[in-house]
Amino acid sequence: MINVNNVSKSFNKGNANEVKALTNVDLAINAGEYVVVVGANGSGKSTFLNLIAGSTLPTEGKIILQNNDVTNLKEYERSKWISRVFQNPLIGTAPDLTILTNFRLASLRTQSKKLIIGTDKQFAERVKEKISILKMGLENKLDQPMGSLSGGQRQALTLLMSVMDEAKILLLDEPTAALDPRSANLIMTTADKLIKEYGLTALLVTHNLKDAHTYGNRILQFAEGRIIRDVPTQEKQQLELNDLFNWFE
Ligand SMILES: Nc1ncnc2c1ncn2[C@@H]1O[C@H](COP(=O)(O)OP(=O)(O)OP(=O)(O)O)[C@@H](O)[C@H]1O
Repeated sequence: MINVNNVSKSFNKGNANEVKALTNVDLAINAGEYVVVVGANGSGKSTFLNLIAGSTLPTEGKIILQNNDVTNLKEYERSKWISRVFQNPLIGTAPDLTILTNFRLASLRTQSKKLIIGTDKQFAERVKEKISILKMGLENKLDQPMGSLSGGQRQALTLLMSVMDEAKILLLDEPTAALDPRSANLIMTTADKLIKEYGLTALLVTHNLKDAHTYGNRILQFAEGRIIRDVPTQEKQQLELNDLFNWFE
């Protein structure tokens, strides 16, 4: 599903301030895997996600998505494979537009034919039905501006919009970092549910080791631009939360 073939990434290559953000990262992620990525600040986690998304290009190596070599494709050219949720709930939605209009825009952006086809009324009904999964009562507020919602509510809707399109890969880059514990928990459980329901392949970057322990079926630890641990499903299930804390000592 995702192949990262011997990828390295340097910033400011050849200059005195060159940074080797990733060195020889080689990894295969199977369809349906939910991979959690942990590591200290600056260890290369976001760069790794950016390389998969195409927001930054590798200095060396190849990125293959569903057997397509996308190494030199730009971010928007990869959007049919990839959806992304960022740390900041304000990214990804337009605050002055209503919830419904935001969903309409998202469906146009991703060209999900399933959503575009049908009248406005049918579209609204579909969005309502989807939003009710969140159990936040937002299905009755479709005409409310996105900006009037809390960060947690906005992030939940962003997550939902991003999984409703055709993309099969979901990248979650610290999606709960800006949220209070209750909203964070809601986002994590919602993401988990949606990943299973839509059969997505997902990558979650997090500093929350409790979440890293609870969610996903594989865990990677990055250090200084390299993968230093790759723990598969069965081993991950046997990990204690304390084991994860010990990785950082
Ligand atoms: N655009 C850039 N220009 C120069 N250096 C960069 C750039 N982006 C990242 N880096 C450097 O690459 C290294 C890896 O950064 P990255 O953001 O991938 O780490 P991270 O593990 O996501 O960190 P954090 O947990 O703090 O978000 C760091 O040394 C960082 O300073």
